[in-house]
Formats: sequence, structure tokens, C-alpha cells
Amino acid sequence: MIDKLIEQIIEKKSPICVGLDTKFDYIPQEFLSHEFSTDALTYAANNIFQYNCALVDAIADIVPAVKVQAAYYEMYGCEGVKAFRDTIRYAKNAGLIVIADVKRNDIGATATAYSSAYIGRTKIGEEELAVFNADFATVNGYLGTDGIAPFVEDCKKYDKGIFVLVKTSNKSSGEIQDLEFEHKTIYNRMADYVQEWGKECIGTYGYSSVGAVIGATYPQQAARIRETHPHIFVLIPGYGAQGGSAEGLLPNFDQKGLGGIVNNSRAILTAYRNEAYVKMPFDKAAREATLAMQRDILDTFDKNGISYDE
Ligand SMILES: O=C(O)c1cc(=O)[nH]c(=O)n1[C@@H]1O[C@H](COP(=O)(O)O)[C@@H](O)[C@H]1O
Repeated sequence: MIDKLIEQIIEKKSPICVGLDTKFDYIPQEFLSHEFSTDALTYAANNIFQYNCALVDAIADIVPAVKVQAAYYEMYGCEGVKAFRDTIRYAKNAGLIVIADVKRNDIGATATAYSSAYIGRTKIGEEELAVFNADFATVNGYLGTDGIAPFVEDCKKYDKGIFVLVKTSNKSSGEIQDLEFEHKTIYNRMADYVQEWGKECIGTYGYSSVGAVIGATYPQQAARIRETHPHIFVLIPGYGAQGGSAEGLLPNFDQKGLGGIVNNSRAILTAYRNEAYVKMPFDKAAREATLAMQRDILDTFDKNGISYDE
């Protein structure tokens, strides 16, 4: 799966993932459907799905992927989870690669069930069903190898991928991840495991379908990880609303502009509230904000001799 993602990144010159962390409150009043259906949760979930469809239509030709963050759907109950599933389907039909941001993990047997749900298959009698059928899922590796192995198996079996949390973007991520043991930080040790777990999933560009999450807010840590983990492809959240800069993304990338994909959720979802785009409809504003992000990254690449052209 990593090769398919990389091919789209090269084709669109866009190492960008739009985050569909869609809250009902983000939807502008004028877009809300007027028929207040059966109950509030159904109403919210239907509107969220419609909003996502309009956003996907607005950005599908300029980005390779979307990341659908499950928490923003679970908060609307079963109806929200249905919107999550339908959003994944819609984005895939639009030709996008979909990352299910579910950050799952558990003991091996239960991790197998999570993996079946998001990237594998659920067996019912003779049938095998791809339930949420995302291309990638985010996972938490801090339970160790038995909690990740089922996901890796499904990556191989069904040509899927995972991103394992290594160094997260949030302020308190250092409380545990930066602790040192035998002269190595916990996050660096996790990166060692990610490289080991993914060694049979390396594609033609030299990156593995078993990737890592490293926040844009921690460029020095990203540089340290990159020194010794050349095969790890990185999902990089934290650009935009969390303050990560294009300069700070550089340690993740090689000279061909490969090695990572940068997520941006709120700053694109709610771009219509930004002064720069305030007169635009939300979908046009989202597209413009995405194009501005692409320019920012490509200009920074250019200044540092990084290019998608041969
Ligand atoms: O796994 C993630 O995607 C993730 C990891 C991390 O370290 N930090 C982080 O912000 N995220 C997710 O990335 C998105 C960031 O959203 P914005 O800050 O609005 O761009 C949210 O969906 C977070 O849950």
C-alpha cells in the first residue's frame, strides 16, 4: 500500500493528507440540511457526511489522501460511526487513499479483531467482509509486538498499511516517550520496533507499509529517528493548528520529497473562518487552504534542493 500512496504523492506533487476531523459545529449554518430528521444524532451525522463529501470533491485532485479521525464520529454514536464508514467509502471512490485514525491496540487476540475491522476482513460463516476497509490505520504500539503483529499480518495479506505512534505531536508527549533507558529514548526504541515490524513490507521506493507517526512539532526528534531508520515512512500531524512549520517537516523527507505525509485537519476544515478566505464557501476555502499548504511545503522543499522532478 505504501507504493500506491507514494505514487499519488509524486503524481500530485503533494505530500499532504487532509484530516476529516469533522465536528457538527464546524459546518456553516447555510450548508445545514433544513429537514431536521428523526433525531439529533442522525441529523448531525447526515450533515457531517454531506460536509465531508463536499470537502472530498474539493480536494481530491490535489492531495493523495485523507485521514478520518474516528473520535469525531464516535461522539455522535452509531449514526456517527455510519458516517465514518460512509466517508471512507466516498473518499475511496473519489480515488483517495484513506487513513482510518483509530489509534487502536490491545492484547493480541483483541488486536486481531480491531485489525479485521479496519484493514482486514471479518468472517461470517463462509463470507469474509471488508468492514471499514481503510487503506491504513493508526495504531498504538506501546503494548508491544503481540498487539501489532495482527495488523502487520493484515498489511501483508490485504496490501494495507499502518502508522504506529512513535513521537506524538502533543505538548506532554515527552512525559513518557522522551524517557531514556540504556542511553536510548522510548520513542527511539519504538522506532526500532517499527522498523523491525515492517521489514517484510518494504516497497519499491524503499519505504515500508508499516510506518510511524511523528509530530511536526518535534523536528529534532524526527531528525534523530531518521538517522537510523531509513525505511520508515512517517505520518506527520501537527502542521497548521498545532503550530508545526514547513521547515520542521524537512528531517522526515529525502531529496525526492518522499518519506512522509503531512496531515492538516482543523486549519483546512474550518478555513472559511480564516480571514484570508472569509468570503468563500467552505469547500472553496478548504481547497485554497490546501493549495497554500502545498505551496508552503514545495517552496521549502525547493529552497532545500528537494524535488519531485527527476
Ligand atoms: O495519529 C495522529 O494522526 C495524530 C498523532 C499525533 O501525534 N498528533 C495528532 O495531532 N494526531 C492527529 O492529527 C490530527 C491533527 O489535527 P489538527 O491539529 O487539527 O491538524 C488529529 O486528528 C489528531 O488526532
